[in-house]
Amino acid sequence: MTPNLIRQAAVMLSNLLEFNSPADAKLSEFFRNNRDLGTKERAFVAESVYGVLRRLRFLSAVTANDDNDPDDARKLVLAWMLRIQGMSIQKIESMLTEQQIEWAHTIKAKSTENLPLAVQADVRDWLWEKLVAQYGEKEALTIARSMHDAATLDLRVNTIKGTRDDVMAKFIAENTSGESNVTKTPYSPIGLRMPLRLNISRHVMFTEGQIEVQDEGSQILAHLVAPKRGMMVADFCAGAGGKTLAMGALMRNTGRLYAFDVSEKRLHSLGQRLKRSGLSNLNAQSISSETDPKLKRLNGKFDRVLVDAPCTGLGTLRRNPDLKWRQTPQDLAELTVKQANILARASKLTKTGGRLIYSTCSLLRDENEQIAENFLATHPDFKLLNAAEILKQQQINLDTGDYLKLLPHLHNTDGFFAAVFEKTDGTSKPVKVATSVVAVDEAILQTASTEPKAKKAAAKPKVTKPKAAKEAAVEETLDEKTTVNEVVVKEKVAKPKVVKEKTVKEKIVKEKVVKEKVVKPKAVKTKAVKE
Ligand SMILES: C[S@@+](CC[C@H](N)C(=O)[O-])C[C@H]1O[C@@H](n2cnc3c(N)ncnc32)[C@H](O)[C@@H]1O
Repeated sequence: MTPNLIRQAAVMLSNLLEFNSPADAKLSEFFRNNRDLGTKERAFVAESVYGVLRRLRFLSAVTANDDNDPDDARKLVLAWMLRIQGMSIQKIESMLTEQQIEWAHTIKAKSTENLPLAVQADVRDWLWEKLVAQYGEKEALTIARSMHDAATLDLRVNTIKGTRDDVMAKFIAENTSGESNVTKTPYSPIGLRMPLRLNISRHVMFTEGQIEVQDEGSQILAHLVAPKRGMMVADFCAGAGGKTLAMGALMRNTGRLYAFDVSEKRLHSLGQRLKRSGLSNLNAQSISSETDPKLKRLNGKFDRVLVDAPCTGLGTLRRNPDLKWRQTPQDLAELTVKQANILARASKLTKTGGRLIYSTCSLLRDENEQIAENFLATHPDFKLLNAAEILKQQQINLDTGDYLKLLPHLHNTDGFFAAVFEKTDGTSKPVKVATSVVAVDEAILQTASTEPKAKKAAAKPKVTKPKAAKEAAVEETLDEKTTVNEVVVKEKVAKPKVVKEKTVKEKIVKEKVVKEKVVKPKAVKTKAVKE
């Protein structure tokens, strides 16, 4: 530990606290511009800034000292070391002035028991209120706290190229210290859980396509889709293809797998991963929006259609803690309109007897159950299937009811939601639900307009990015389920190609209505972070 290292972390953190693009992208750029940093130094910078982002509201409260300067990035890093990492003052004393040592003692001793629950949960007030309304105070706190830890590093074994047992045996054989360095994921039959610090992207099994980095939750989702040999399968929001490739492997490289997305950049990344995967049944197509005319000829052709919809990503806060400070009720309202529109359009691709799977990595009912219920209410030719039963048929014992609902504190995965619908011949009766599509939007807009005014603390960061760019940036973050460690590693391996992203003009039928109703919150001016 050196003063310079803490300074580097503080510089990086003050940049991240602007919240104008995804943290992982900024961190990658920082490492590209600071190539002299060694592996351990990179790890410290990455861990400390992500650590602060996970506990930003709590640490802001702890460091709000006499001169009321909660945005001081260096103080936040030091407070993270002292309060979250439990480091002794003795260990850093040599780097501090007498006055700073006194400050460190105050930080160590500060009582935090009586902090408001939203601060202890480390989320914004609007999100806390939503979580409490949905899960109750106790579970909401447990869920939010489970997001304070780093995510696991999970691998998916590419069963086209090897078995889980073989890959596991190779990892164990490599382990020189003799202790077990790899375990099987409890639910996914093709997953392995690795030690966090492992450098996977340079591993020969990775470069040869035997393994992919993928959260166990995503692997379970691919099994929930249950694509079979010879089927016609569409991945409507394929992104960089995490689930596409998993489904391709489950199809044993037979049948036809279509990957659609509005982002050419993400489909390009899918192409890179495809080369390693050994799959040859994939057809990736960029679409202008969910209403792209080229989709028309594919109506009614698919056995399986997966809609892994763009969402707030609030289930991935262990990996993307910046999202909890960047997402707003307005974003949520706009996303739910988008999700409903994409799901409705994608459903047309499903053939009678085929299945439509809607999924998000969000924890919020607005993006999950509400979308599913509204879809059923407006699409009488679809019925809901029981997710637990489908998983059982795939030898996965995981019963979360009709819907698949994964939560970090229960399943040690990212938070995921999925609903499986079967297309019937259209004679089934519509399912009665309490709310209509309009009611959902109204409810969210209500939240948007009643969001409490911003306070000065860093937990109310300013958002300076224009909407379109911000949205693309959020989706970018969600696409890559990158761990902090991977960011560190990736930067040492290769300079990624910069691909210019096409501007996507999306026609969202109800967007105009939503915009008119949303009361825009006042812009939050965050105090410049002192270095
Ligand atoms: C949650 S991400 C998908 C992640 C991906 N399935 C995976 O497993 O890696 C959502 C994706 O939806 C895409 N998207 C956004 N709007 C879309 C639309 N109208 N039609 C199709 N895809 C869309 C985004 O570009 C983004 O890649």
